[in-house]
Amino acid sequence: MIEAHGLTKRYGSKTAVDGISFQVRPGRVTGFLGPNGAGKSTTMRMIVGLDKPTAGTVTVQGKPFARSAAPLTEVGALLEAKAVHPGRSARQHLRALAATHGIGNKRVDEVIELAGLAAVAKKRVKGFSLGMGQRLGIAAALIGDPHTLILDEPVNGLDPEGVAWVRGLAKHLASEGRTIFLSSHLMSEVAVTADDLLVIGRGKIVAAGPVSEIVSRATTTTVRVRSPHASELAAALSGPQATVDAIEPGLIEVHGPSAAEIGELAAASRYVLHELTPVSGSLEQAYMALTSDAVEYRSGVEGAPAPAVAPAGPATTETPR
Ligand SMILES: Nc1ncnc2c1ncn2[C@@H]1O[C@H](COP(=O)(O)OP(=O)(O)OP(=O)(O)O)[C@@H](O)[C@H]1O
Repeated sequence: MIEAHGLTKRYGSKTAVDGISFQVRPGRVTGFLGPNGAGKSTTMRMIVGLDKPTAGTVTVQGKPFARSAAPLTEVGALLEAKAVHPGRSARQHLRALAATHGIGNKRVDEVIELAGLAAVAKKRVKGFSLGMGQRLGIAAALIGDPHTLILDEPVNGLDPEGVAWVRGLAKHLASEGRTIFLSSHLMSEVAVTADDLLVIGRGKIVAAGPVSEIVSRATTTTVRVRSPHASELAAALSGPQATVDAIEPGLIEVHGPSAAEIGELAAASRYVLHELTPVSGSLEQAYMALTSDAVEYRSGVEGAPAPAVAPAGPATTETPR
């Protein structure tokens, strides 16, 4: 369990993390999302004691992590700017790290295998691709078999096999009861990996809770209706509670009423339905809606379409228990 209370970090006049309180639960994968500069890395650095909070506290298993006697066996972290001696091989690097914690070479070989580094374990790290460097960083995070894993953009630079590996690894470690906290900008990947989300914007939490709850709260469900009576149905449905888009002859998309309500109305009017499909909002749509006010570095593509999403529901500042 990771717990933060009023966690704050200021760099001069810049408030990177602004009094946030949250819990990251064991046995689950928690995705940490937010626009560039939102404060994700700073928060992660404070969790592992690499940055000192200006105010507030953050604990891992009930105590500030910096005070831990055996850090690598308690928390494994993949953070940017990993200090790896470029002249060393991957195996030498991991052995040196393991030695600082009395961890044997057997575990080093295990994590090399686990991270898919066996073929390059003897190569100097300076020749590593971005993806191999990520795998080495993840291997280092795993070396102490920690109960808490903090991964800052772990799939950055990984090939599809590597992305799938991180996904499987995160889910497996969480199923063993460990706490897995990972940041990513890849919404599609977070959607299939994370159980819970913590969404941050301009240093403040804009949403926290199970992925499905956040997505359904921040997006609307559309219902696709295919019927020979589509235009009659559209006329019957249209009103203050519903908007209807005609997609093609015989196909409409209805926003507002549920699939059940549309089905009831069609039955009452004896309209035949060929399709009645609720289409849920995506995590990407929810993320865009939640963070639209919090994007500091926005690309200026003229005419880029705005995301078709509903306004965000009320933000929560605590993960609901
Ligand atoms: N050492 C530092 N000195 C001054 N400002 C800093 C420092 N570290 C971070 N910041 C600022 O704090 C804010 C939060 O940065 P942080 O790296 O935590 O964001 P992030 O959410 O991890 O972003 P990204 O998705 O781009 O990695 C940014 O405005 C950043 O410029």
